[in-house]
Amino acid sequence: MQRSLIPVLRIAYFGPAGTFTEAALESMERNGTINEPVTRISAPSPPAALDMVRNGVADQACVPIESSVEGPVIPTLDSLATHQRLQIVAEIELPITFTIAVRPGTPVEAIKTVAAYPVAAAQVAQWIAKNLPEAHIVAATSNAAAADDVCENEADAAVTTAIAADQRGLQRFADKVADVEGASTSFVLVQAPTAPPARTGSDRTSIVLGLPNKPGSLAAAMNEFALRGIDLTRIQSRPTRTGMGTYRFYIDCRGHIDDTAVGEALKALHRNGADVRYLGSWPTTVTDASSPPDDSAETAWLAALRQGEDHT
Ligand SMILES: O=C(O)C(=O)C[C@]1(C(=O)O)C=C[C@@H](O)C=C1
Repeated sequence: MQRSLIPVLRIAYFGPAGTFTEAALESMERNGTINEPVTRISAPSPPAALDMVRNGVADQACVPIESSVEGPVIPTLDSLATHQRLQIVAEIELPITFTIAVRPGTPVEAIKTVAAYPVAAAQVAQWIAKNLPEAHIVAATSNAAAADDVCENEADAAVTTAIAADQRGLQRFADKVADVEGASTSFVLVQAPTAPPARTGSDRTSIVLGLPNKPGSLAAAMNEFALRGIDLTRIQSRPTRTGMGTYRFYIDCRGHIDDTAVGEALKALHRNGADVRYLGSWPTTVTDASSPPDDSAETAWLAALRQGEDHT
């Protein structure tokens, strides 16, 4: 009997099982962003998940990119800016609240150490200071790894996810813990360079810029977006690590590489000698800012002039 071979997408994610990143991946599978059968591969860090794509171990990777409380996820951005180029093809934003989990039966006075991923610890520091003032934080390698640390007796409590606590049979000491109400984190799906998903009219484009070290080069680069009415959604600088005072710039904007304004801005940056690493254009669910201006009327006007037609 011949077995049918169903293609399976291998997607690496920042794990182990039960992280918010896995929940983000699951949401993308459920909402149709990903519409093929998926094999999930756990990776120990966001850069490790991205390297799995570079090494051909995975077809795509799902990694956190920005927290509304803690800002950019630096390991993700640094990996995307260096090594072999990868491209972002989708994004999802999840509300973030944490669960404090313990081994069943642990009384509050026995909680002396709390395992937490540093990004998570920063989001619950006030809660811990108020509710577990005697406890020391011990670093975990992810939110789910913090739960593993409690299972392995390496800490008395974990700052983790509700799913990771349940999966491991831990007791939920407190749920919905967050110092900042309404916190969220956005996660991206990344793969080898590809034609970006089609323009939807509500898109985001991301680049990494290396600029010549001369006065005004950053201002000139920013101006390429400003004069075309393009709304920037991220400007982040990071050292290139090649010498003191040398930086690269992460720029995200509203719009798609197929929007005339965005395409023209990228061309101008390239023409002016910037090192432009394109990180992709993808549909965004965030609707709090404007799309680049629609220039179809001007395009028709110019075409009319070129044809020798009358114009107004
Ligand atoms: O996915 C997870 O659970 C993570 O540990 C990652 C991560 C992040 O790096 O931002 C995701 C969401 C929370 O903001 C805290 C941690």
